[in-house]
Amino acid sequence: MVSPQQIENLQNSFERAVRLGGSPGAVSTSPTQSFMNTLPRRVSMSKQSKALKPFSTGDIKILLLENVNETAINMFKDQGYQVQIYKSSLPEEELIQMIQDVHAIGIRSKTKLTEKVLKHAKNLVAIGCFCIGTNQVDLDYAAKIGVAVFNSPFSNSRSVAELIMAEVVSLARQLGDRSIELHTGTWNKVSARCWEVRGKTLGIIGYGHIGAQLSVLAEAFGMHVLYYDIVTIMALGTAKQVSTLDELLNKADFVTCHVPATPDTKNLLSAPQFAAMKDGSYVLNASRGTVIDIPALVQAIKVGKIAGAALDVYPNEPAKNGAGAYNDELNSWTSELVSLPNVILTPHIGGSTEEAQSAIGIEVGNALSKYINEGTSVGSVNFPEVSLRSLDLDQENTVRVLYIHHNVPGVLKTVTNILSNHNIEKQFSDSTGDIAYLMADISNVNQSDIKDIYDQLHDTEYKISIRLLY
Ligand SMILES: NC(=O)C1=CN([C@@H]2O[C@H](COP(=O)(O)OP(=O)(O)OC[C@H]3O[C@@H](n4cnc5c(N)ncnc54)[C@H](O)[C@@H]3O)[C@@H](O)[C@H]2O)C=CC1
Ligand SMILES: O=C(O)CCC(=O)C(=O)O
Repeated sequence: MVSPQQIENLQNSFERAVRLGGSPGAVSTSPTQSFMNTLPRRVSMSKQSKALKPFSTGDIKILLLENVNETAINMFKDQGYQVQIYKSSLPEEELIQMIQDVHAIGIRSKTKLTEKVLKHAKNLVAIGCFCIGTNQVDLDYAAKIGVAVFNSPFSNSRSVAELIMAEVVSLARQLGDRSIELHTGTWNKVSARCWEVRGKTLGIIGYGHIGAQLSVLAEAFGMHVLYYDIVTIMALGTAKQVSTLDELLNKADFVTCHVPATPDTKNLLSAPQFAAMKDGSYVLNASRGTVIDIPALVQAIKVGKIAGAALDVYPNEPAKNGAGAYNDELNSWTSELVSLPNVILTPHIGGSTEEAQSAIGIEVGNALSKYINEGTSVGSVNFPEVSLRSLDLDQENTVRVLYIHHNVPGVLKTVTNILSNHNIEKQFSDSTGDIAYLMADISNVNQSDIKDIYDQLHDTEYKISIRLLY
């Protein structure tokens, strides 16, 4: 049970911390409402945790594009951040303008955060990809400028797997074509080349979160499952891993792609792979548009080698919803593709369910908040993962130093020297490639010392960026 006195102490501490304005150059802050919501849990612990509160959360600006879910929007607003929301992605020039002064940006799969765009981000500390894929962000460049990138590694996996399962059945029954025909008044009751999926073989390329989930669903339909992956992965159910892509292509009735966009997966399925597939088999892709050579697929369907396809992703995708957006200007082969029979085309909706979007909003929203408020980079896809336990409530005059630097010898010695007038309560440092991240809690810091510490760290040779939380 929380006593009124405990709550009052905590609130006093919170307000005192907020009054400590003027953090030098730092863009750091801490949760307000969300933190207060966790009060009962926190104060019932034997040691009470102290939230880090530099100054007004109103200083933090977050730009959210591509209709990021309201679970994230509400989380950010509850913390007092300034949130700017757009339903679509932005053209590059507009993005460059908008990104200049924000501290965090939230995107989905369409917004390209290239080096050119990121160069204009002067205050950016974090990027949230409210999706699984992160190929739309120049991850290396982001790390180089000290910007941590977060995603949601599996919140929409089930939604993609369910869509693929629906499409497997739909392709086998030519459901798309029958539906279009009836919408235009044509009654076409046929069974020729329509099949049950029971007893057929599903070939999954990429047995990660989505591929493995799909495997379970397919077996529940009575399908046999084969999968090909570049790493050895434990099979679920009675699925079997094959050692070559060709083996999978030779044996599967349905081939579905669930790999990330990498140089190795570009045109993973092209003319030779379609030729290696069984006559009358089907192709599905809900991974990335680069993974399938679509003109080669069109040819394979035209000559009757492939009996149908379901595509959710394309090399170029429209920036926003609207009639006429999917056309030959976007991808030169569009008209040819849309005229083919038994081809199901969806507008990159694999992960677009209420459940997935809401869960992604919470997951990525939390990751961004924790990084902004506490410096915790756990879950980042381009950054060393660093975290320290929370400060205790009774730790007055303690500052958390977040120091991102090039991974070269001697840096820690320099930093430790700078911090050595204070007690280093705890610290943690880790590196990934050239990027290293040091987090340290130092005590006995007077307000007047803070600017000095900041300036000294700022002048160090290998620093990339610094934030001080207090
Ligand atoms: N259509 C949509 O709305 C969605 C699309 N996606 C896409 O699906 C992709 C896969 O998602 P997850 O299953 O969560 O990823 P994951 O990372 O859990 O699994 C990917 C698997 O692919 C394997 N792999 C990588 N390169 C390969 C190669 N050359 N050949 C064979 N296997 C290879 C990996 O070893 C891994 O097991 C994502 O990267 C994303 O691009 C994800 C969610 C929604
Ligand atoms: O929902 C989205 O915008 C993107 C889904 C996706 O492709 C992903 O999660 O990687």
